[in-house]
Amino acid sequence: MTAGGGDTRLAPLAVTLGEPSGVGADIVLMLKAAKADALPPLFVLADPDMLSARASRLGLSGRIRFETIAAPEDAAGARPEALALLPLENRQTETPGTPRPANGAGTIEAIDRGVGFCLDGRASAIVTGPIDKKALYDVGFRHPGHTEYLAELCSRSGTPVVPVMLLTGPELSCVPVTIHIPLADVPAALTRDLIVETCRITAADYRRRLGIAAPRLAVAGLNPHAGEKGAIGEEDEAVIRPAIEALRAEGIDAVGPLPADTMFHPPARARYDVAICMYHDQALIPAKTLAFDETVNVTLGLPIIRTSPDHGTAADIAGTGTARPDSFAAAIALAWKMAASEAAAKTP
Ligand SMILES: NC(=O)C1=CN([C@@H]2O[C@H](COP(=O)(O)OP(=O)(O)OC[C@H]3O[C@@H](n4cnc5c(N)ncnc54)[C@H](O)[C@@H]3O)[C@@H](O)[C@H]2O)C=CC1
Ligand SMILES: NCC(=O)COP(=O)(O)O
Repeated sequence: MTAGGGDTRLAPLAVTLGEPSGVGADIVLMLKAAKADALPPLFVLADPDMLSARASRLGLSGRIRFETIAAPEDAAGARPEALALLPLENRQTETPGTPRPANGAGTIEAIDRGVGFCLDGRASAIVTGPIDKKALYDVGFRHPGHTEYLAELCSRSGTPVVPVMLLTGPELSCVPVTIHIPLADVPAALTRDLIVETCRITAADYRRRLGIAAPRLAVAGLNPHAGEKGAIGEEDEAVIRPAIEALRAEGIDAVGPLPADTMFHPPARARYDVAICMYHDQALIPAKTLAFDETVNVTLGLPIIRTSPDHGTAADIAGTGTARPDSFAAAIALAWKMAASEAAAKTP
């Protein structure tokens, strides 16, 4: 075991900073400064000059030592009080609050290399800092977000991967079935097959990586009052209920469709492990309202483990030292726990 309680048999975590004009660098540096050697083994994929400029801006230069490494394996030899840093080939400049198109290549390189290390078994998991989606779209990035891009990277070896977004916190875990699409497109995108596949992946990853052998899924309706028996919209009865019946027939503990307005209060939450929601904000509003600082974004369905803080780039406070690193800390801790749980399951 390491000083941080880490299991030295596991490969280190690969950490990306996300958008350089956001708080990704701040929260990594602040967490390292606060926790020193109490973190699991990890390394950061970053431009060294950009990261040290942000450390200097935050007044943390004297408290954090960087140790440049050439490969993930070298992270194990880094001093526990130092932050292991694997330099990017693409350079990035430090411009808090203002995205620069020239920084986009480095942001994408960090994700690509972090995923590659996970697929090769040289990193246990990837923990991603938030990206500015519009800034990346402007330089040609063609994926709605990390979730979809990670699936594309993991599918390149031939087996197609369907990604599922999970937001998990101390009081609520929920999955949006449709993710980064306009609200107007949601009804057409919701199909029985998509709901069934999302729930199957969720149940399987809960069993395999999150330590719940028989997860209880609560499936939300789409319309007010879950459609009021078809009087307020037809998707609940025509699409969602048949999906739940199919899931139950194969032994998955799914109930619903439940009216979304009454499924998030404490006694209702006690009846399930994960809420399956029909669109992004139906899931993320309750998750972030209940525990903005502790909720973690996990991508299920991948051959690798990926976690991320629940928040975005917070460019309005980047470089000010006021960003809270708690959700990022929770993302690190959960990635390590999932990696340990997966390794234990593989051990004969
Ligand atoms: N995993 C990812 O890559 C994610 C990326 N985003 C992206 O982030 C960008 C900004 O999104 P917004 O909707 O503005 O959400 P946001 O989470 O960046 O900011 C919303 C508000 O919360 C505050 N905030 C966020 N994180 C904080 C922290 N750690 N400590 C203290 N205050 C914090 C911000 O200052 C802001 O006032 C968008 O481009 C979005 O696509 C959003 C969510 C996740
Ligand atoms: N609102 C959640 C979010 O945008 C996370 O996106 P991703 O980049 O993790 O796919």
